Amino acid sequence: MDVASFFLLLGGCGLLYLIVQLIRFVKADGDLTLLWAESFGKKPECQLPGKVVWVTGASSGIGEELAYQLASLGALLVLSARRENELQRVKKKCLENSNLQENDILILPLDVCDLESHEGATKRVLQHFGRINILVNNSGRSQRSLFMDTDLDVYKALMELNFFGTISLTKYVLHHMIEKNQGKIVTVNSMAGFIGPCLASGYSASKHALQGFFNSVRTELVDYPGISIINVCPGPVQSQIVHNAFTENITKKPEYTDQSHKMSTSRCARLILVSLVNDLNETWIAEQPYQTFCYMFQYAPSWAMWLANKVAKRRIQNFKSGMDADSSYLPKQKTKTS
Ligand SMILES: NC(=O)c1ccc[n+]([C@@H]2O[C@H](COP(=O)([O-])OP(=O)(O)OC[C@H]3O[C@@H](n4cnc5c(N)ncnc54)[C@H](O)[C@@H]3O)[C@@H](O)[C@H]2O)c1
Repeated sequence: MDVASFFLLLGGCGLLYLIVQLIRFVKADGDLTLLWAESFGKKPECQLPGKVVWVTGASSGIGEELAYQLASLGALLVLSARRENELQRVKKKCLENSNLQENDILILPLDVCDLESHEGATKRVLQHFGRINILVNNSGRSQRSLFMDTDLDVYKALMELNFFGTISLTKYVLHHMIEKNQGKIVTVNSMAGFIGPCLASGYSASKHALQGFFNSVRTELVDYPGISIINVCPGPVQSQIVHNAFTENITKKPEYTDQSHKMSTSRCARLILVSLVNDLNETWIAEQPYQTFCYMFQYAPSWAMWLANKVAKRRIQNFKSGMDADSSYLPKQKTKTS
C-alpha cells in the first residue's frame, strides 16, 4: 500500500468513527461522561452485591424500579416511603426476583418531611445492617401550576420535602459515612435543577437548591476521599410524578396522567446505577431532544431560553386546556429498557 492510500484509509476510518459517535450522540439518553462510563466504566453487577443501599421514595416510580434492580444485583436494601403496605408490596417483588432473604430488606416507613424522625431512622438502619454504604435521596414531588395562580403554601411544601427533608436525612447519614470515610450520597435531582421549565417554578427552585447545596457540600468533604456526592438529573421519566404533583393549592390533584411519551423507568434506574458505581458527580439522564437542550443550555443559554419560551407557549396552552403539558406534541418514545 502506498503512502497516499494509507492516509486515505486512515482518514476513512476516522470519518467512520466520527459518524458512529455522531449517531450515538443523536440517540443519546445520557450525557457524554455517563455514556462513556456505561460503555467502559465499572459495572453495577460487580460493584453492588452486598452493599447496603437506603432508597427513599421506594414505593413507586424511579425508587421502586431502583429497588428491583438493586435487589436483583444482590444489594441489601432499606426501603423508605410513607405507605408501609406499598413498601411491603415492593419488598415481596424484590424477594421473588432475587436471591435475597427476608432480613436482607428492611422496610422503614418514613415521612421525609418529619425531620424529627431522621435520627431514629438512621439508627434503626445501623442497628439492622451495621453500616450504610449508599443513601439514595429519591423521594420528591413535582408541580403543575402557574406561579401567579399558586398559593405560597405549595412553595413551602415543595421546599420542605424536596430540599429540607433531603438535606436533613443526608446530615444524619453523613455523620456515619464520615466516621468510616466511606459512602455515597446519591440525590435524584432533575433537569429542572439547572434549567427552569414552566409550570414547575417551585419544584425547579427546590431542585436548584439541592444542586447548589450538594455541589457546595462536596467541596467541604475533600478530606474524605471515600465519600462521593452524586447528583443525577433525569428529564421526563415514566412514574407517578405527574399524578402526585402539587397544583395551585395543597389539596388539589392534577387531572392528566398520560406518561407514555417519557423515558422508561427501568432505563432511568439503570443509568442511575451506572452513575453511582462510577462516582459521577453529575449526570443528565434524558432522551432527545432534552439531552441536546441541556448542552445548548450550558453553551448558549440565551438561545436555549429563547427556545424554552417557544416551547413554554405550547405547554401552557396544553395545560390550560386540561392536557399533559408535553404529551400532545412529543412523539411516543420507543424507549430502551435496561
Ligand atoms: N419522573 C420524572 O419525570 C422525574 C424527572 C426528574 C426527576 N425526578 C425525581 O425523581 C424522584 C422520584 O420521583 P418519581 O418520578 O419516581 O415519582 P413518584 O411520584 O412515582 O415517586 C415519588 C416517591 O417519593 C415518595 N414520597 C413523596 N412524598 C414523600 C414523603 N413526604 N416522605 C417520603 N416519601 C415521599 C412517594 O411515596 C414515592 O415513593 C423525585 O425526586 C423526582 O423529583 C423525576
